[in-house]
Amino acid sequence: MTLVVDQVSVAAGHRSNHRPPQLKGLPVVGLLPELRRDPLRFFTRVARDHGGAVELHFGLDRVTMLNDPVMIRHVLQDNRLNYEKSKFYDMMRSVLGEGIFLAEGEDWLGQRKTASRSFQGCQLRRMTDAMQDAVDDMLQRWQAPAAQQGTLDMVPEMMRVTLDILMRTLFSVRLEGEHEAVFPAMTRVLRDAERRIWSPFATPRWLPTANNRGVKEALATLDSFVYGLIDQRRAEGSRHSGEAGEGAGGDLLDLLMANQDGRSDKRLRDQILSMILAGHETTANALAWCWYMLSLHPESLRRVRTECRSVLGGRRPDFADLAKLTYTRSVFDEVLRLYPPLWTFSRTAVAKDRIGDLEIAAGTNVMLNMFAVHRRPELWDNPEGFDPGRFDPETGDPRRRFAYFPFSDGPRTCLGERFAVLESLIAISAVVQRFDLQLVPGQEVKPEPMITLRPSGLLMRPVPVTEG
Ligand code: HEM
Repeated sequence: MTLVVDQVSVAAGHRSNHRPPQLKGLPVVGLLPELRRDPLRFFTRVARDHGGAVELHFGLDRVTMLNDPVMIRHVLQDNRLNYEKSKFYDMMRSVLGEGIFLAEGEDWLGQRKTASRSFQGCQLRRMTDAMQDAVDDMLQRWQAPAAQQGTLDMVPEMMRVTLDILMRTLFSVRLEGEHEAVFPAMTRVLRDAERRIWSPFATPRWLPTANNRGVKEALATLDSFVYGLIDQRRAEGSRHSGEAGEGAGGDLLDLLMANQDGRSDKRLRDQILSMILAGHETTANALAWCWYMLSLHPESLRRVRTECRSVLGGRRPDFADLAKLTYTRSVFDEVLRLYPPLWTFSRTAVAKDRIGDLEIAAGTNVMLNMFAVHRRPELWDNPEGFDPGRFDPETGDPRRRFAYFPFSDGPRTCLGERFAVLESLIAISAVVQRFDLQLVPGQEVKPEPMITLRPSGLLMRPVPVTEG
């Protein structure tokens, strides 16, 4: 793999200041019609044709898309205090409120410090068993469809297992049937937020339209789920050792409750819901894409299966085993390159700034679009091809930071990255040793760009595999 970071960034050495080139589109609506037709293709093309930085006009909004790793590093790391979450995140405020995802400044730092304690290596090590239990329950559920040559709808399947893992490890509860309400409710609010981000003419939330009523009901479902968790924990008392392992002490819910400092339950609800949303939908999409890609690339599937068998031989993995699954990990990394579950995000410049010779005015919305950057031909050989080898720790190119950032980067990088990788490796290694997931023919599987990037539909047939 060749990463041509330096050449792309040559412009940063010039002294003269300039604004990025502008793409204006049609009068009034700007590029909105093109964007709405196919957002992924649109942004990929813009990044390919216009390179490092380009200003895009969408109706009344202007967004500066940064596609150069040096510029991305500037925003996420070098001068990150100048870049706050943009106004587009406000569409998510009714769900995420004041939780970690939207918080800024001291409030964010405090929440980050508290929650980080649940994601330290020793905590993750303790969670391995609970993660494996949730995956085993899923494999058990798959026995019946496998015996009857039935099919699985992989997106809800993955949502269910990742939510189950999250609830067992961070909140010490087992889901009974609640995911069936939580999953459609999440989908509903995400779809609504996504529509509002790209549509300046969306109906106001207070109008009693069918959509607004549906979103309100979905929020009520999520609220009742989360307040139910809080009530249950209060009834049981804190210092829950939970399924995260004997002697694990408090789980994330205990930590959040202990740090409430007399603040409202609404704030606690925001923190919990932010973690649930950030933590299950993303990994579920990553895993769904993984099954899709492995079904299209049987040689990769064979190598993954061989590696998992040779490292684990059918037994439960322990924490140390997972580091040995290097090819499996490369497959996962490559899936995240092609289908980053959070495929784009944005920041707003607080004060004016300079990135090399590029002027950024105060108030500029900058967009970092992983989907497009991960496919720039200047940065990646064969950008559209599936090639896990580029992430091989021995032979792959290590100069990929900020050209590859599915978990973001810098101080505000994904808090759950190691958790996500751990649960994914556990799920992949367990599934490939037991089942072949075969794509049901005749489907057109397309990425559906909401806030997250889901496959539009993914039906697969679980076929048991025999040893050897
Ligand atoms: C493959 C799975 C995942 C991907 C691709 C992913 C990606 C990301 C990205 C790109 C961000 C930055 C968003 C922004 O700044 O606007 C983020 C933030 C975050 N993620 Fe993840 N994530 C994944 C899984 C998880 C999991 C499993 C958890 C928790 C269990 C989690 C918790 C968080 C939290 C709490 C934040 C906010 C961090 C902060 O603002 O300080 N994520 N994630």
